[in-house]
This record gives sequence, C-alpha cells and structure tokens, in this order.
Amino acid sequence: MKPDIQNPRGQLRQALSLLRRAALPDQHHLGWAVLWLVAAALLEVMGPIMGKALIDEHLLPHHLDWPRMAALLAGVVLTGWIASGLRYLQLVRLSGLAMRSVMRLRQMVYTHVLLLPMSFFDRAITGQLVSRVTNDTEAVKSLYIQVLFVMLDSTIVLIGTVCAMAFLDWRLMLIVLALLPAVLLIVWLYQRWSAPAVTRARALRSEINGQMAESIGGMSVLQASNAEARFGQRFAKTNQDHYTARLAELRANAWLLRPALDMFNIILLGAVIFMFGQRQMTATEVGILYAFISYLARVIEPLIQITMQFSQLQQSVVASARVATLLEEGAAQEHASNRASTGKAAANDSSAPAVSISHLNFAYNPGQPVLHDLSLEIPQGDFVGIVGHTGSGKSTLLSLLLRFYPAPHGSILMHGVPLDDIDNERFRAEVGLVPQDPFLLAASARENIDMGRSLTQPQIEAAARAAHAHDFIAALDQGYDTPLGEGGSRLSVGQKQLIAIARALAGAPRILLLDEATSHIDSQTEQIVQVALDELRGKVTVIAIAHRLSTIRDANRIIVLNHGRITETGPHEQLMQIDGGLYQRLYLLQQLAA
Ligand SMILES: Nc1ncnc2c1ncn2[C@@H]1O[C@H](COP(=O)(O)OP(=O)(O)OP(=O)(O)O)[C@@H](O)[C@H]1O
Repeated sequence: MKPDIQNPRGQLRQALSLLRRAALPDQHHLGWAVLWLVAAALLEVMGPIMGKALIDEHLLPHHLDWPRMAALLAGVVLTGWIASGLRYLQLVRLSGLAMRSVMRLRQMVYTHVLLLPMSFFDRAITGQLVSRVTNDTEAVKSLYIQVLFVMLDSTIVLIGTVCAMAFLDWRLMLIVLALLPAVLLIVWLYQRWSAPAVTRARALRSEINGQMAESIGGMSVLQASNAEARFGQRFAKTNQDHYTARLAELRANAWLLRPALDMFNIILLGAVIFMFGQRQMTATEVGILYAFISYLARVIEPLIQITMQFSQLQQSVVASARVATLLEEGAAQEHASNRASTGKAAANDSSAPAVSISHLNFAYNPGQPVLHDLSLEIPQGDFVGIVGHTGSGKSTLLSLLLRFYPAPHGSILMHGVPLDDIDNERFRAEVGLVPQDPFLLAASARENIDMGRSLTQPQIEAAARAAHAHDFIAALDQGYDTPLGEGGSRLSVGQKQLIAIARALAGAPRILLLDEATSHIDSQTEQIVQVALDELRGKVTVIAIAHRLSTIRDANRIIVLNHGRITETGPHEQLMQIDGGLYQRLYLLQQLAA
C-alpha cells in the first residue's frame, strides 16, 4: 500500500527511509558523527562545572592555589574551544556525506524516471519532474544538516546539560525541566500553523518550474498565438501565491516561534534567580548560580535551534516524501519484471508472421475503448501502411506494438512469441521506431545516430546511407562530428527525419515502425524516404502510419482504421476499387488538395 503523502507522519516515514537508502554506503561516517557529537557535548557540559569549582573552591574562599586555578581556567576555555573544533569537523564530515547522498539520490531518481512506463508521462508535467531531480533532492541535503547535525547535536547538548544540572542541584533542575513542556506546546502550535503553508509553497515552486519549462518548450506556439500576456499573468498569479505561502510561513516564525521562545528564556532565568532569592545564599551557592545561568543558555539555545529548524525540516520532509513517492512509481512492466530471455523468445520462429494480432481490445481509461477486436497478421519483410482519421487509434496500435502500454496477454505476437515474453534487450534491438517528432539531441550527427549504443563508424555510415542521410551529413562542415544544435536546430525538418530513420536502422531492427514520419517533410524528402523504405522491402518488416497516403501507396498492404476497428485492408489498387470506401475517399481528397 502506498503511504499517504498528505499525512505528515507518512511523509516523515518516507523521508527517513529515503535518507537511510541514500546514506547506506556512508553508514560508518554516521557512527563517527554521533560519537563526535557526544564528545563535543560532554566537553561543553564540563566547562561550567570547572567554572563552579574555580569560584566556589578558590575565588570566594580566597584559596589561591595558582596551578590548580590556572588548570581550571584553562579547562573552561579549552573545553569550549575543543568542542567548537569537533563540531566544525563534524559539519565538514556531515556535509560530505550529505552531498554524496544527494548525488546518489539524484542518480536513483533519474535512472528510475528512465524506466517509468509511458502511461506515467501521460500525466507527468516535465517541469515538476525536473524539479524532483534537482530541487527536491537538494532539499534532502538540508535534511541531513538539520536532522543529523543541528537536531542531534542540540538534543545531545540538552541531555548533557540537564544531567549536569541534576548533578549540581536536582531541585533546580526539576524546576527548569517543569517548564520545558511549554516549549513543546510552542513547537506544536508553530507546526500546526505553518505546515499547510510549507506544503503549499513547495507545490507552488514546482508549479513555477512546470510553467517555465512548458512556456520555453512551446515558445514558438506561445508567441505566434499572441499569448505572452496571458502566460505572463498566469505566471504572476502562481508567483504571487508562492510569495503569499512563504509569507504565511515566515509570519508563523516571526509572530509565534521567536517571541514565544524569547519570553520563555526570560521566564526561566527569572525562575532560577527567584529560587536562589528564596534561599539563604551561602558562599558555595554562588558557583552553582554561575553554573546554572551558564547552563540555562545551553538549555534554551538547543531548544531554539531545534524549533528553528522545523520550518526547513518540514520543507525537506515534504520534498523527500515527493522524491520517495516518485521512486515508488512502478517501473514499466518490462523493466519491473526484468525478464530474462525465455526459451520461447529465443526460439523465434523464422516462418512465423512478424506481427500477429488477434482480438485485441484496448482502452486508456476503463469504459472508453479505443481499439475494438483487432485481428491482423503481417508477414516478415512486408511493408504495411496504416491509415485512418484522426483519433482512429493508429498511434495507440503502434504504442501497443512498442510495449508502451500493457496489451492483453497473448493478443500480440512478434515472430510467434507473445510480446510480454520477449526479453527487453532483444525487444528493443528488434523493433526500431521513427517517431513523428524526430527528437534530436544537442550532439553530433554521429551521436544522434548512435544513441549510446557504441556502434562503429561503418555501422553508423551504413545506416545513414540506407536512410539516404549520408550525403548531407558528409557535406556538413565537420561531417559526422558536426554538432547539430539543440533539437537539431541546424538541420531542416526533412534532414532531422532522415537522421531519425538512420538511428532506427542503425540498430538493425527486424521490424521498423514509422509514426507519421513524413507528415512534416517536403515532397522531395518524402520521395527519398519512399526510396529508403522500398529498399528495405523483404529485409525489414515496415509498419508505417501515414497521413500522407503517397508514402504508403506502394505498401504490400494498407490497413484502414475507423474508430478503432479495421474496416478495409489490402493493397492500394484493391482499396481504390471499393466505391465509397474510406481509403478511396481519403485518397481522392488528398489528390484534390494537391
Ligand atoms: N495517452 C492517452 N490517454 C488517454 N487517451 C488517449 C491517449 N492517447 C490517445 N488517446 C485517445 O485514444 C484515441 C485514439 O488516439 P490515437 O492517438 O491512437 O489516434 P490516431 O489515429 O493516432 O490519431 P492522429 O492521427 O491524430 O495521431 C483518441 O480518442 C485519443 O483521444
């Protein structure tokens, strides 16, 4: 069961478990960190005890034993110094640990995002995801510094100080202790007041990132639609809401937390002085008074520190919980099951159809079927075109063939093997995709074709030749090493598409899927693509969705989808014979438009 991320306890549990995971390799550092903190706290507690001895045993009775007095004085000063030194070293050690944990966490989140199913990205917002990987993991660092350093340190100092007070005068210690629940009440009130604002501020920050990423990604559409002012206003509102949430958080801090704690400090000091005033003060009690007043600061300060960290702590816990929730998102089925190659998959029947679909039904949302009872066989080496109106289910069918969404078991076979039974490596190697949007990296032509597969230059060049991209790549100023700019901005849309085809072919796929790969290119480039596809005939099974019917005119078979059902199927000439048929109408319409 997923933890309730709205519930603060659930969030804290998630945050701590995430912290443990990220810090696992550094566990020994944590052990040392606690040990050093205890040593520093002990040293700090010893200071006032030596100060008391100096006053009560030497200064007040005028017992001037100089060597012992010098030793006690040095003890008071040195214990303070050494404690500060240890605390500093501790901070350095913890900061290192925190940074390494953030590094690991970031890697964990990014790697996990890469494995998420496509259905996750249907609802994910890019900016928010980026914010998880960058800001939220960074916030986990504060969790380390705050939780492990300030809070742990303050708690240890607090316990040590209360013990030292009990050693000096247990009745006075009890009075100080009796007032401590008031601090807990203050902290509780503060948390109740500020928690909703903290959660809201973080959500809004993520929203700010999301809006920014969305606007930059779609800048051309945004400017062309004259939507700058509207987007500016939308952003201003989110920005203002974020400011208001942060202000509410600060108000809780400034109006409740700080004044209440300062008041508490004064009450405590008054109580101790009042108690001493009630007593017949003897000479030896002056030292105790000195020690108590020194200790009061050490009780108040850790409490202030602990409570002051709460706001940051809350933010970090919320951020960590969000990272943890993202990490709990189930990986895509194929990654999650991490299937090994099965005997069946390895058998790979060479006479079986490349794709065999039987009675396939599919819906993204229950009750809203997109594909209805689809049955289809595509022999190996065939070139098949898929056409149909917008929304008829063409891309959905392709997504199912690519395993982006789980299809009912056994309804799709590839080379005789159910899609689910093919191991990941093999599946990705056998199926190549040329998407509608070519998606080029801001890298060289070579890297864009290689896509991290460590292909050799001859393999890359052969793929580029097969896609008819070699000539224009070779003509670039640095040939295959020419940087193509962000999103391939140095190339025309047609050239980008040819690189995308080369990329798909470089993996030597047995099945090549094209999703409207020619819809945005000119007729000349389309002809190049047609020639390239023609050359693949018999070697690679090609399944191409095309709005532009000229691309698939020469296909062995054309499948016409209408509202998620196959209504016509056959080669171009045959489909053109069906009077009033959908294909015929679509084709004639395109002819007219041309
Ligand atoms: N990720 C999704 N979540 C929910 N519904 C979806 C999703 N993708 C597509 N649909 C719906 O499924 C139906 C088929 O969409 P699909 O994209 O497969 O059609 P298409 O034939 O490829 O259309 P086009 O030619 O416009 O690309 C549509 O009604 C669409 O709204």
